[in-house]
Amino acid sequence: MKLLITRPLPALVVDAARKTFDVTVREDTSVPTGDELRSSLLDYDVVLPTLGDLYSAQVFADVPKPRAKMLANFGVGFNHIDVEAAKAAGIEVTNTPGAVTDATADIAMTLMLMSARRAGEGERLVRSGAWQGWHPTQMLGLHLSSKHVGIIGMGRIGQAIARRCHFGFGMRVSYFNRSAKQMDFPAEQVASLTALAGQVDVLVVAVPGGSTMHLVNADVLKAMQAHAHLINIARGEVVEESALITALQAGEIAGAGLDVYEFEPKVPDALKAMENVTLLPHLGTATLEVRTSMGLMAVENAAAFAHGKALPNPV
Ligand SMILES: NC(=O)C1=CN([C@@H]2O[C@H](COP(=O)(O)OP(=O)(O)OC[C@H]3O[C@@H](n4cnc5c(N)ncnc54)[C@H](O)[C@@H]3O)[C@@H](O)[C@H]2O)C=CC1
Ligand SMILES: O=C(O)C(=O)CO
Repeated sequence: MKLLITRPLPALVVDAARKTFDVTVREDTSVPTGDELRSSLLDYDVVLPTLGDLYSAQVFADVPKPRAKMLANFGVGFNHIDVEAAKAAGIEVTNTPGAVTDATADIAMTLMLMSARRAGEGERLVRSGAWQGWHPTQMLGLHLSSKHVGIIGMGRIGQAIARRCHFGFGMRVSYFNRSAKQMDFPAEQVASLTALAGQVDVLVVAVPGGSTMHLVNADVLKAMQAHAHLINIARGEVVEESALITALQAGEIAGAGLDVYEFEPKVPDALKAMENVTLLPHLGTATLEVRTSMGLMAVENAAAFAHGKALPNPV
């Protein structure tokens, strides 16, 4: 069977794929064009795509008789694939849950600390040469210990963030989620997102993209306290970026820490201009170990398909 990997991946992953497949690696780090996506469905039995590879309903409609029977996605988020359209075209979709959880929760904590403790601003001050030395009222931030965190989307990553907040920082944890979650530490479900936003010192976005578009809108941001910070490690589209800019400019919230953007990789100049905004380039899973685990998981899904076995991680 022929397998297309749409971006360069760690060598170990490509070697593992070669045990089962005749592998082609697209040696380009950019997002594939529509033509490339259509060709991938025509020329390969299995495709190993990743976030940004926009397999829309239109792409499937453009290829009425696809050779491809499976998309083994590299990543847990699959909002770039129209799964219903894929299934209607006879194409299975899998993802890589779990492999990404701890690393992404770690980046949420990085952003929480950077935003609350003004770390980006401080680093820029030192690099600029303008730092005049320590004094008792210099660059005072928000002390995270014992504060109240609100988590939107209490799934694998949301729970890993909650765990870090509770056990690491002694924080009170509340969450907004479709269903109640049983944790081994106190975590209170709040039925209304604006009510949650109004209570907490830090609000963290950890829901999948897709149907959650603009879940965090002007109303949610207005409900937040002026000293509170918004952290988004999920998908950019979950937060209405223009409303976030307005809220930050109006001082309705104290800061934001972002790993993802509504029109990635475009980051609005207005966000870049604000000292109280921490901007990371979608680093959630960016370690060699984690990217290797994700790749091996995607290959395992693809190989199960090739061998006619049950798919380990169907979407
Ligand atoms: N920044 C990064 O590099 C990364 C970002 N992600 C993003 O994080 C997302 C979450 O990943 P996991 O925790 O593994 O997913 P998950 O499926 O375990 O958790 C998602 C949670 O959100 C809840 N949820 C979904 N829609 C909701 C809604 N409308 N309202 C309230 N709750 C809702 C679900 O019930 C579930 O508990 C991924 O879909 C992906 O988009 C994942 C990995 C890395
Ligand atoms: O897994 C995902 O969904 C990502 O965003 C990248 O790791």
